[in-house]
Amino acid sequence: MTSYQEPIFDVAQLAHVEILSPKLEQSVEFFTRFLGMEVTARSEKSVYLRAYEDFYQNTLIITESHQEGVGHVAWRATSPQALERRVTEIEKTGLGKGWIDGDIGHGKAYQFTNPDGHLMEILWDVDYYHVEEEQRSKLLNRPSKRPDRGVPVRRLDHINLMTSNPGADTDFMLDNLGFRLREQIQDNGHVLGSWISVSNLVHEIAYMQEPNGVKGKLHHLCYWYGIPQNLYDVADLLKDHDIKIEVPPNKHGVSQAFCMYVIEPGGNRIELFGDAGYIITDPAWKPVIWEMKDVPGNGDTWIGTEFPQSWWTQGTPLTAVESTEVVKS
Ligand SMILES: O=C/C=C/C=C(\O)C(=O)O
Ligand SMILES: [Fe+2]
Repeated sequence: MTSYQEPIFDVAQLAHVEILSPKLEQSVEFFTRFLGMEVTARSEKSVYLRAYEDFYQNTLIITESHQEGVGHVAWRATSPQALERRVTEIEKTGLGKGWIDGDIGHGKAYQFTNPDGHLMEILWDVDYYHVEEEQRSKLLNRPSKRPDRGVPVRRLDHINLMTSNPGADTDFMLDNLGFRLREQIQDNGHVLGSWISVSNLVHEIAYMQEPNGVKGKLHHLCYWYGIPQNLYDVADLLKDHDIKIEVPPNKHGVSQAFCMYVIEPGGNRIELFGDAGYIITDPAWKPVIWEMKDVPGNGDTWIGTEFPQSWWTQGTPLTAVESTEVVKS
């Protein structure tokens, strides 16, 4: 069986995500006041944050920008050697941009783009969060006390990018970074959505079709609670404080996650997970393929309200939506 294509275990996890906001301080307040996240650093145009069970110095960077959207997505390799192996493969694609010295919270990183142009980086050296004594938790596997504000999210979960060509981006991540395809939505052979992971989760990243072929957009960023009730608590809180709830608490078909979607003050869609869905341990997992005609009412929402058209057509930065039949038959 020497011909068996072995998995590549060189990428460990989603390390952090940078989002862009034209309302920096209002976006920061959303994540700190309502989602209980902590600001761990500030630079001239960016604010660095973590959730209380994120072990790294930060998992979210919010950067002031004239328009909303995604800044960059950062992956942590499984070792310094794995980092070098992945950089070698990425450089062969011609999409490599080169090394940077690092940023607040991490050391040198190799920057690249996926085919649609989303900026990414891969790294090994990270700074762990340093907890001050008064914030140390008696729960030894928890890096800091549960915050006493809002309904605090526990950790970063995944990112979903909107792209002109989900199939090309999916193949890039599978071929060069060792992601495995877990679920996919197709429309007569055209890839409309992919959920891919390097772990037992269904996805650390997902790609979805941008209906008008606009490149480089964000669909959503997701933080995890792991407790379904928390979604009803945070939905109640956000509704009372006039944060737009696009999709109320709901069980996804794809991934089987218990989710909800809100729009943070900067305009970006944020997903909150009450449960991350099913876990994959089969090394030879066969991707679940959905035909788009079977998705509405089953793949998007298994239990809960129908997904609004905006969920299928709008990413950030917001651009005009002329046609939508591409996405939803
Ligand atoms: O049909 C679409 C299902 C989407 C699922 C997710 O975005 C998710 O699992 O986070
Ligand atoms: Fe998601």
